[in-house]
Amino acid sequence: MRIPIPADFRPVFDDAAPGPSSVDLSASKYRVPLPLDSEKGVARVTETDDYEPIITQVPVPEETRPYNKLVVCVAFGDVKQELYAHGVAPYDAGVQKRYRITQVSGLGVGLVVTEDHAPGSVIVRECPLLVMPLFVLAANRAGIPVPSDLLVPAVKHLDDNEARLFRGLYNCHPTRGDEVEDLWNIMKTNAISIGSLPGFHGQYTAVYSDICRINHSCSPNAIYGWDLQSFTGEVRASRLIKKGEEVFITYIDNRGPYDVRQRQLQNTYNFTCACPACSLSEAERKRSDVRRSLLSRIWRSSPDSDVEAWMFDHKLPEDLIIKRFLRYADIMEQEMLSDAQWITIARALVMAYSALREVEGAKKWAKKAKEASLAASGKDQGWSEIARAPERTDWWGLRKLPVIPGATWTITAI
Ligand SMILES: C[S@@+](CC[C@H](N)C(=O)[O-])C[C@H]1O[C@@H](n2cnc3c(N)ncnc32)[C@H](O)[C@@H]1O
Repeated sequence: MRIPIPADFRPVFDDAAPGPSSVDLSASKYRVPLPLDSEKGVARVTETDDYEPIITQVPVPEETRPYNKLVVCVAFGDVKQELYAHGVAPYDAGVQKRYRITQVSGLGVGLVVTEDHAPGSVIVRECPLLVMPLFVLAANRAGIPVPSDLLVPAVKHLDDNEARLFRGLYNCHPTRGDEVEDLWNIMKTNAISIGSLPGFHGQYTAVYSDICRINHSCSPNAIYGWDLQSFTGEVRASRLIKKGEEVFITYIDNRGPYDVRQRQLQNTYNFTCACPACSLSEAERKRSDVRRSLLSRIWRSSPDSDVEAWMFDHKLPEDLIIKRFLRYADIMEQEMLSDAQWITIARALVMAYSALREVEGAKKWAKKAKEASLAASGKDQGWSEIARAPERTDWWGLRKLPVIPGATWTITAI
């Protein structure tokens, strides 16, 4: 459901006269080189171009309290217009906080749930304080000069409470008494990806007051996600989190080996991770590295095509796919990984069991895919239907068909 923009909302477009709630930087066009490309994994923009950063605001309808605040963006290209045209508006959550932000031993401040959270349930849903293109942040990280007054007016644009929350966030870098540097360091310590925004092809990041208090684990119990339409970030439990337990998300690609994970966390966030996966004995850690590297293989390959090839190739063993993906499922359990990767594994198993007309196996793994989808996005992506009646999918019995040379087939949602 789209939440209407309040009648008194006036979007600040480029051609609008700057009012008290806008900062017009158009007089000083910044030539911001885009030196970072996707190969380095920091930004999706590859060309060098002129961009005009604009400090702007996203509309927030009155009725969406407690989100009745304006989000300040550093917007490029047509982001402002596109967001307005999309009608993005913070979710009318009526969210009851079932967590508290508190000191946790050894990790500074953290987020702890005050009630049990079942897998898939929302722990935090929150509008960002500030949104900024990733490449600007990445450029600053790489020591490439960024217009120094880019972040300062954006922070000045926050209301007093938001500015206090922003300035109070953790800073993992040394402070040298330089206010501008401190603001950038807070940004760098806390910014989380929100993918791309319409109107600009690069990636964006956001800083939140509560979500940014969540600490990292290489075996997290929650998943962070972003919803453009409601312009909110959300964190959902990916497994049961009991009252009093701390919530953890992952800051990095946690399929990497111990050394790589530690290096990334140290370089970007300045800490040594001592999560359960990083606290194993050396021998166990080596096994864990190998297990995680096996999992990485799935994402480098295309599991769907592997399963399809197996369905039609009767020379391959009957249990090939099931054995392989049950092994991956086993590794996920051993590594205490409860993230979205489960969807890929469960999906391959549903396909394989269905192709073999094994209804119980197909149902079991469709249920798992549903749980993983709910945990990742809050949507079941059709898996409930499949769990009820796997025989209605196009995968059903495919392995039992005679081979038709050159035949192609498609999977249709039911
Ligand atoms: C985004 S903040 C998270 C909230 C932070 N603990 C606070 O006090 O506000 C990131 C910082 O938290 C700390 N942190 C997060 N996860 C950690 C972990 N697993 N072990 C140690 N420190 C961690 C590090 O200092 C890191 O730079």
